[in-house]
Amino acid sequence: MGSKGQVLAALDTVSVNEAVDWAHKLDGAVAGLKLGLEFYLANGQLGYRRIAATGLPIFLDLKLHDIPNTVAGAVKAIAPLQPAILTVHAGGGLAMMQAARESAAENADKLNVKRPSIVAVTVLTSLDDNDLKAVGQAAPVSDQVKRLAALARSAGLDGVVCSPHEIEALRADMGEDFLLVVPGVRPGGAASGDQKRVRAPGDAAKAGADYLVIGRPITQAADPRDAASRIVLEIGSVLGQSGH
Ligand SMILES: O=c1ccn([C@@H]2O[C@H](COP(=O)(O)O)[C@@H](O)[C@H]2O)c(=O)[nH]1
Repeated sequence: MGSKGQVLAALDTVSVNEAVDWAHKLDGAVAGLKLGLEFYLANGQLGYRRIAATGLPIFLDLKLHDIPNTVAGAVKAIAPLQPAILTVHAGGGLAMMQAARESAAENADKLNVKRPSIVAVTVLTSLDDNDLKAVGQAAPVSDQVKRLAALARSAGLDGVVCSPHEIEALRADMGEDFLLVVPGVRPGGAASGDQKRVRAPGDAAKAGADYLVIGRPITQAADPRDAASRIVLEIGSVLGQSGH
């Protein structure tokens, strides 16, 4: 993990065996794996450890969103797992994000392990301007993403989750060191499904994404490793490098 435009494969399944199978197939083809609510709620820390045993870095996308004390406790509970990246919802507010950051640092110190990067989900990639209006947010998505990214930075977080549409604006505002973790990525011809703010992998990488989080276009492909390798090749050719 480190250079820009790296692919994290989202292993969205309740089956440990299926996730382990994908992880082995994708080892060496992607930079890391994403485990989210679906997998974690079904399999918990034991399931997580089965996937982490593959040795690939894990993006634990639990999107924590609660009062500060509860989120701090959740971050503490997760600390022994040592994910590379952990998500909270920026909509939880400044104090909640600060509590997450402080808990991550404190508990990593206690356990003498590396703390996870904490990134805040801004506006889900499945939402557009109309969806925001429907929940009472008048601002366009682009303004709301910028506002929440600035709040996340004030809270001392390492970066945000945003859609590929907001990468250029956030890079310009936040600089090079602020992590941009980007789902809503679709290679040519792939179905958008429930994603509303999407872009091609090469374009998202060129725009300055650190990590591209890609699930179904990889896991639902007839050959997941080949699908991932094609995406990495596309990114490499756009960035002028050989891959992740
Ligand atoms: O705003 C967000 C935040 C997280 N995600 C997660 O990314 C993957 C995308 O999967 P696809 O199959 O490529 O659509 C999925 O695990 C989401 O939970 C997101 O899509 N949008």
